[in-house]
Amino acid sequence: MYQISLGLIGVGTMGGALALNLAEHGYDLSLYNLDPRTIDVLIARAGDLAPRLQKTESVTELVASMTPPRAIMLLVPAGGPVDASIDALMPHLDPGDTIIDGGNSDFRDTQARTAKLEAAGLQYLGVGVSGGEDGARHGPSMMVGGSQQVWQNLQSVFEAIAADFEGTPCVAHLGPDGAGHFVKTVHNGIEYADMQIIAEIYGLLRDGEAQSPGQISLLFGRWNQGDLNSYLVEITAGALAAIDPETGKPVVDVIVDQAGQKGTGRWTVIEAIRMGQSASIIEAAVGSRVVSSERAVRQMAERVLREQDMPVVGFDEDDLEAAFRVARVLAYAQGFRILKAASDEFGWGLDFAKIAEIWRAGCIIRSALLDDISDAFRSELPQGRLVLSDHFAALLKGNVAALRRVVSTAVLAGIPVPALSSAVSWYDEISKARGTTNLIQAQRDIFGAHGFRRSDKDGDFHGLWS
Ligand SMILES: NC(=O)C1=CN([C@@H]2O[C@H](COP(=O)(O)OP(=O)(O)OC[C@H]3O[C@@H](n4cnc5c(N)ncnc54)[C@H](OP(=O)(O)O)[C@@H]3O)[C@@H](O)[C@H]2O)C=CC1
Ligand SMILES: O=C(CO)[C@H](O)[C@H](O)COP(=O)(O)O
Repeated sequence: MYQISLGLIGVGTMGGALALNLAEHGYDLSLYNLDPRTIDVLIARAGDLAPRLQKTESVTELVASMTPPRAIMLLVPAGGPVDASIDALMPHLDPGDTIIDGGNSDFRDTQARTAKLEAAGLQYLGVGVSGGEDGARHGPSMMVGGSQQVWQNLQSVFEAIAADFEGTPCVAHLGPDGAGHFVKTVHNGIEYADMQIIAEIYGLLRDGEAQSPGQISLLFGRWNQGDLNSYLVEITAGALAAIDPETGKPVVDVIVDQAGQKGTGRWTVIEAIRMGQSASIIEAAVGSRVVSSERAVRQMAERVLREQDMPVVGFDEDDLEAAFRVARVLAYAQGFRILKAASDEFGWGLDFAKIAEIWRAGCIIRSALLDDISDAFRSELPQGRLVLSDHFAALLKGNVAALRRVVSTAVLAGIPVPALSSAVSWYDEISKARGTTNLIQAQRDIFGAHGFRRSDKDGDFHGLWS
């Protein structure tokens, strides 16, 4: 039997929770953190699990406290801290030892690091971990990239600590080197889009109908009982219901409207565009966070640019629910197209049904929708497109009119709906047999002699432009 000794560097939000999860499943592990006091705090609150956690004061001591073969997991910020941790570890490791990066790393970094470690006789896994602190503690969804052999060595550990969906662990080996981190990146892109769609619906009710957070919370709570059931809808209902103890106001009313972002949403869009894929709904979500950060500009522009008498509007709740349903499906569809493009480009052979299945528990985008997505991928997809499956085609066709009503009312009232409007535009574009790029081809031929194809005969042609 393959006996592996476990270690962990970075005992922060995710690392601390994963350490307790591993300990709870019977694993002893050595811990190292830049600030050693963090480990003391973790061990102090670990209760019965404390004897399984060994504090070390340096990377050298961490490695010495373990017996080969070792597997050391990094839960440190993406970028420089991952490289610094690898560089500190490498001189002390033995051939066959494994470093696992469980952070949100750029998949290209993971590819380069895998090559570097393998050249040194070491092994590397890039693992996307989703579920936040609670998921890490009680069962995250994990997307593993790396060699089949390394995965097999560690599979039982991952399966022990993963979320469980009806008896199946929410972890899978998805492909080599950067495949796991790429899938996690797109997972986060979908997360951005879903969060943005939810925030826009909140905005429509707040600014269009002057509804209170408490009222809007009840609506999301009701939706969470139906087909829109998801972790993000659930926490939205909770967030909107929460009261700030200092002021007695709803917490959301005291939170500044500027969203942070660490990079995964932006990377999703960059990679999508690089591969010639549309990520317009995800891009709208990333762009919205960027605009949100320019608070002073928005405050001035409201005075300078806004028309004075915008109409008061109302939204039908069923329309909002249907609009959400359509936009969410389209955002997932864009995400899975990006995964398909990357799988083709890098030869990963991604299993899309499996990806949907390991997202059904533990992760931030877990939702009832993922069952339908998995079913669609397990059957024959017309043109390989999720939106053309019988189930999703019927869903989209049956609900899109509501999305049109919501978006057009919002536009007339001046309430921003970048993700919802991107969704309806993308829907219209992908479902229109005759587009307008014939004119773009004419323009390109006029200014650059780029040529065009004709609809009535084969070949490349130029126009006789005067
Ligand atoms: N929070 C979340 O919901 C999720 C986060 N992630 C990803 O997991 C990773 C960790 O995130 P999270 O736990 O939230 O972050 P935290 O900020 O809570 O913890 C970061 C940890 O990394 C350590 N650290 C920081 N810089 C360095 C460095 N240069 N070298 C070594 N260690 C360093 C910190 O040490 P010290 O305590 O001394 O500062 C701390 O232990 C990130 O890549 C993040 O994107 C993934 C999924 C969900
Ligand atoms: O990976 C995650 C959830 O799945 C992390 O929470 C991540 O930090 C979210 O991204 P951002 O900070 O950019 O909103």
